[in-house]
Amino acid sequence: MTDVPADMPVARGRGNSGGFAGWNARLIASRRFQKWAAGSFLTRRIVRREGEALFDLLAGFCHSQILSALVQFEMPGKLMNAPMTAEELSVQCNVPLDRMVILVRAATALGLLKRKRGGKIGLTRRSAALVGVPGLQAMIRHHDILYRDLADPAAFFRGETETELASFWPYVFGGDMEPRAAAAYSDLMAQSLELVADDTLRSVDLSNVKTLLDVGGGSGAFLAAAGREFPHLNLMLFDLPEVAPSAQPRFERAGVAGRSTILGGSFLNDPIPSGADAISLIRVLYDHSDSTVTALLAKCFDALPAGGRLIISEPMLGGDVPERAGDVYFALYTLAMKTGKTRSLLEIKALCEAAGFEISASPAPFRPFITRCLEARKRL
Ligand SMILES: CC(C)=CCC/C(C)=C/CC/C(C)=C/C=C/C(C)=C/C=C/C=C(C)/C=C/C=C(C)/C=C/C=C(C)/C=C/CC(C)(C)O
Ligand SMILES: C[S@@+](CC[C@H](N)C(=O)[O-])C[C@H]1O[C@@H](n2cnc3c(N)ncnc32)[C@H](O)[C@@H]1O
Repeated sequence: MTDVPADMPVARGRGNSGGFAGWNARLIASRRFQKWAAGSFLTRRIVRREGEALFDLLAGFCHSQILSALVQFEMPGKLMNAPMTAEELSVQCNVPLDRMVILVRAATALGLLKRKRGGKIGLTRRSAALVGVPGLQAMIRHHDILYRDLADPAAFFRGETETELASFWPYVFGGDMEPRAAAAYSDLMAQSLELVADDTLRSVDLSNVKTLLDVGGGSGAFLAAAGREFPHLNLMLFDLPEVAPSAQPRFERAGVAGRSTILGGSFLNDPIPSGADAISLIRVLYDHSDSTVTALLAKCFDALPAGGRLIISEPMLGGDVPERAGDVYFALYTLAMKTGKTRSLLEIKALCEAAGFEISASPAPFRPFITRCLEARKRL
């Protein structure tokens, strides 16, 4: 299975509108043509737009660091109740005033802060939203690791970088983990799951499911959300023995403990428990190699009754049309993790079909940067 389909239409990727190679690429690269096009009434808007787009790409790492600085200084929280002057921010964040002014101006240019009347600085819609997205500030903070991993992109793509991200999520390997560490990782994972659960439950109707088994269900955040939305649903969670018990307090808080079962085990070595008519795999496949995923899907197939449903939800590649969230962020993230890879819908469909499933639905995602869903069925 290849990551880039042989028939991938190169010209359809974003920012690649014409498919340029040969004489037309050489023309656009020629300095004389560039000067002429910048001066011509007909073409100067295109020249400016392409230049701006290139500049945004080369400056993207500065944009991310401005966002990270706001999060590290906890500025969104500080500005939530009332705007502040640059002087007040300088004192509260312990940043010299002249440097705070530069940060505020940069964040304003990026649409993250806004100068109010009277010169005070306030949040924008975007930075106010940031505060309410569960786990997003923690995610942004942990990006310092990925940022270091990507510092030498040539070495990174050649596979020569000893990436730090490879040891950030130790449970991904199913390896040794002390319970406190497991709880901390599960917490970041559970917070970031909230929007994934929202979008999954928006795409997938569980009203006909009696018992849902969430394989790799972490600390139970998806099942708790599904159980709240579908009061008839019995819940089963299967995860590593170090991780699975962390679901109990969540199920109790959510009032679903009475209809839930928590099972510890490894899908590498143990069978998937039977008894459910639907199995969900939420952000599980992209942690693992094709061979592990093949074996896991075969075990899910065995565990389901005829007609049983398989629900897969995770960020995916754009497939024929590479897209920014899947093909840039999640593909690099999983590459740095080294255990698995982000896959396209077609690749996941093929793996499901190879395990014996038939694909029943692939709903259009609400927010592809959060997740994309695929439903399959074990034939009756
Ligand atoms: C009230 C007035 C004046 C106006 C109203 C106008 C109006 C309706 C405005 C709407 C404003 C609004 C409510 C905005 C909401 C915005 C939201 C909810 C934004 C959400 C953004 C979410 C983001 C950016 C999520 C990012 C997720 C990331 C980066 C997840 C990373 C996950 C990873 C790395 C997982 C790793 C798992 C592993 C290890 C690979 O297995
Ligand atoms: C990326 S997390 C996803 C957790 C949860 N589904 C979510 O989306 O937040 C992957 C989950 O798979 C679990 N996992 C990894 N290897 C496993 C294995 N061999 N057997 C069972 N669970 C495993 C991890 O412990 C973790 O909870």
